[in-house]
Amino acid sequence: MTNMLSLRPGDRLPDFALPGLDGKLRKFVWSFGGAPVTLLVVADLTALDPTQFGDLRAACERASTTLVIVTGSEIARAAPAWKKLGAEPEQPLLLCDPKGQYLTALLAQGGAVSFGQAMGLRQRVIVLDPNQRVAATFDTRALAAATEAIGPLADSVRANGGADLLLNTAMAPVLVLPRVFEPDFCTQLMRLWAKGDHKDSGVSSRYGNVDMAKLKRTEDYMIVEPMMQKAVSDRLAYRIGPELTKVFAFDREFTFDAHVVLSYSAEGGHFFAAHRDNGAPTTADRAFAVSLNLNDDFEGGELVFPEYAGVRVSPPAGAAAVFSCALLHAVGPVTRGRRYALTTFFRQKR
Ligand SMILES: O=C(O)CCC(=O)C(=O)O
Ligand SMILES: [Fe+2]
Repeated sequence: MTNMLSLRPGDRLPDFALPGLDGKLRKFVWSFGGAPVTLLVVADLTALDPTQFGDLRAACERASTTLVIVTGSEIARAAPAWKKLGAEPEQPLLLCDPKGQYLTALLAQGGAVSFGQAMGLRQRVIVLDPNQRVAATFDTRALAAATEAIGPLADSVRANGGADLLLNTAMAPVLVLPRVFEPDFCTQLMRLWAKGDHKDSGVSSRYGNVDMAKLKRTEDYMIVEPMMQKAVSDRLAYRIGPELTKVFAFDREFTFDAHVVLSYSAEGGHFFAAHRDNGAPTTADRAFAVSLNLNDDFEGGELVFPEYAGVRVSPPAGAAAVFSCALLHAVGPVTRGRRYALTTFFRQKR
């Protein structure tokens, strides 16, 4: 973990290991057991207000989130302070980082390069979803603000939306990752599409220069604005990149294809028939496809995976569907309204 840690909502917090009060190392990832995690980072444990700490503990319990504390205090100094706060040795979990190995980065302010703790915050609360991704950070009145917000916040990122779904068919190996793009960013991209020159693309070098007329009819806008290209790439790299390592054991260096906003309308009869994304010599280095719905006020337009029992996937706005470029897939017809999707590919660097 570096000082340049990115803690924007959706970013994945890298794992770290620190000793607890018993001096034994614990990995942060061990705190994740299916529930959101509230991480309280505090430079000096003796400076923590016992009432506020008690309130935060109670709120975390009510919200069924796991509370973890990281402090810059040494174990010998932390132990009596911990007792005073009314906590038990292991409940909640306290991790000590007197050398500031991770603390400095966890308390650093908004992307600024920090030269030690003096420039960072003294206290911060970071709420993470069950997949170790940032849901929100609280920097001012950190404990009180987190105590107030934790209930609804935890519910908004809980990973139990599929609990009623019992799969009894083959399942396409597609990773659906929520909250990759913020609602405002989705809107910006749709505006860009509306402003830009989006043509019915028949032939496209993106698809290996084959005649696409029978295969695809969509209205595409290729993002050429450097700021927007970077804004898209950063989000994909920070939010999807770590998942590729975790889920698919893909830890190669990568680059991206052009980022393209595809649009399919019901009245335009737009479609994308079954294809693979890495079939041409020019596309053979594509590893993973990203299809990210920018809106959800349409019907139809699901991703279909014919090799895997025809499973249909329709992620909510802002969520990405990520899958191997070798999988056969199609986009079913949009039957009402207009669908906008950001599509791109992770390419393996040679
Ligand atoms: O519209 C989509 O979500 C998928 C598009 C697609 O398959 C592609 O761009 O290769
Ligand atoms: Fe595709």
